[in-house]
Amino acid sequence: MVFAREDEVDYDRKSEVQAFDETKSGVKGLVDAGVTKIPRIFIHPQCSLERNPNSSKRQFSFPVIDLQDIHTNPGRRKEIVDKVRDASETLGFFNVINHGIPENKSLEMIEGVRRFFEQATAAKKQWYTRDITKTVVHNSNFDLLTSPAANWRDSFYAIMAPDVPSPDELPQACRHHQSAQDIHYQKGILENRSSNFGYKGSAELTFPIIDLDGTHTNPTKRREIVDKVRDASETWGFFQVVNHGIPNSVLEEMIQGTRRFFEEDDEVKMQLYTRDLTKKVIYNSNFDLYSSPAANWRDSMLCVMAPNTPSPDELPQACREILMEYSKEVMNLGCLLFELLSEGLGLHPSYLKDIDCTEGLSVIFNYYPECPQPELTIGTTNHSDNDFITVLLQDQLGGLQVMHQNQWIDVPPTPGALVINIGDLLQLISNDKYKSVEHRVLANRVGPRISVASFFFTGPLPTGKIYGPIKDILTDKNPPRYRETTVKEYHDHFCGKGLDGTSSLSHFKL
Ligand SMILES: O=C(O)CCC(=O)C(=O)O
Ligand SMILES: [Fe+2]
Repeated sequence: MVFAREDEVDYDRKSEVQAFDETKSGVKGLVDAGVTKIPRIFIHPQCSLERNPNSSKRQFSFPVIDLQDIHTNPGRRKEIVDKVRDASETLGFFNVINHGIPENKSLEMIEGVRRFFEQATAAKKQWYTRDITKTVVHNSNFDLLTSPAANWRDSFYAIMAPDVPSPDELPQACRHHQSAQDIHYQKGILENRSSNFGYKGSAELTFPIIDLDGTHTNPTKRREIVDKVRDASETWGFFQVVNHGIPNSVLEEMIQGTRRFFEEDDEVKMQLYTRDLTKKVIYNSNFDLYSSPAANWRDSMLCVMAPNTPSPDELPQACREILMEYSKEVMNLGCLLFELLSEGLGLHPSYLKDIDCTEGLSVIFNYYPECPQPELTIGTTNHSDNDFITVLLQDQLGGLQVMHQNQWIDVPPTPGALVINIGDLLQLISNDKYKSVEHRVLANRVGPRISVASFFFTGPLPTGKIYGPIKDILTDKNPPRYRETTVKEYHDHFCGKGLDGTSSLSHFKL
């Protein structure tokens, strides 16, 4: 359809409004169709667009009210009431912090809205209506037919009270917050459908989170942190770290860069689609497609970042700059983690680095699209990683689970945190002191889930270095449990077998 542009004088506003409404694809539809000039129905009288009609030089600071302790401290409550009253009387607006809504829920709400608007128009259209008696109303400009000029926005609203709608009355894209409870619920379904998934019921266990603040500056703190890292590596094989030194903006941009890559046109991605493991950039779906018993509901891209860091133009354009920056940061963090892990084994801090645990770094980007039948498949089959350690960045959707005390435990998405896990090769060289633990990712009706897993190991590269249980920690009571191997031999065995739910370590057991 053709819309009148701003410079066209005579036009039939009513029929244009109607034509726009009939597309049911909103302002987003116009942008998707590539408009470069806005249709006339969106042009407002200049006087209503003045940026600051009574411009004054006064610096205004917008009120921010801290609700901390409002329920527990009567003195604080009185102060807060005063601030709320003042702001309400003067500006009529204020921000609140410490309001009790967890940050991950707010972020996921924003993501859910994005998912709703960015789904295919055909899927959104079912909600497009001007019938305001409906529980969910999606349209562009609720007042399109009556206002003098349209607004550059699309909306949907859902009436959530007094009658709370059932989840299936709400758009799938943002119906659930993927809280631990939702995932447990989903696990219950998996359990009912297939015993292969082996879920044993919900657990009260909380996933370890370690604050790295002070590692470099405070020796007492460092000792405490080493203890925590050792305990978590011995019992869970997994932990999250915060205050790890990588700025939030870098983490967020890495997730966005991953999304940009996977959401690019097929022709662009296709150029990188390969099963040739000697390449530095490998994009495909299911690295083990030909060897595993069932495929996973995910696509991945691998970039080998060390040794021999690629030049930026060897990397996909959608995420090249952020990947260079992110992998440098991850390498620094990895060096710190290997120090802490060395100390946890009673070894010199540089021990694991000196035997080249930080020589190789492969970054794997995972994209788990929404799945129409998540009860029949899985995002990533249960497996343990075939490296020394993995540093995992996950978005806010959730779905990663770790096997702990015979139960699947959710790894809660924590804004700003990174998930660290011990890989098979570190279990092998630590002679089973540190555990490489099984984990998996559930498929989900909501998507995409995005994760970036950085593997410390040299993968298929023939380095010739031999790894066996570290001699310095062996004793008569702690004899070697594994034969020596190379990273390449281990990697080839792992990939040859594919993700089939069994461990590769047993193959190397003495
Ligand atoms: O996507 C995730 O959270 C985990 C992926 C994973 O386990 C892996 O790539 O080895
Ligand atoms: Fe993994």
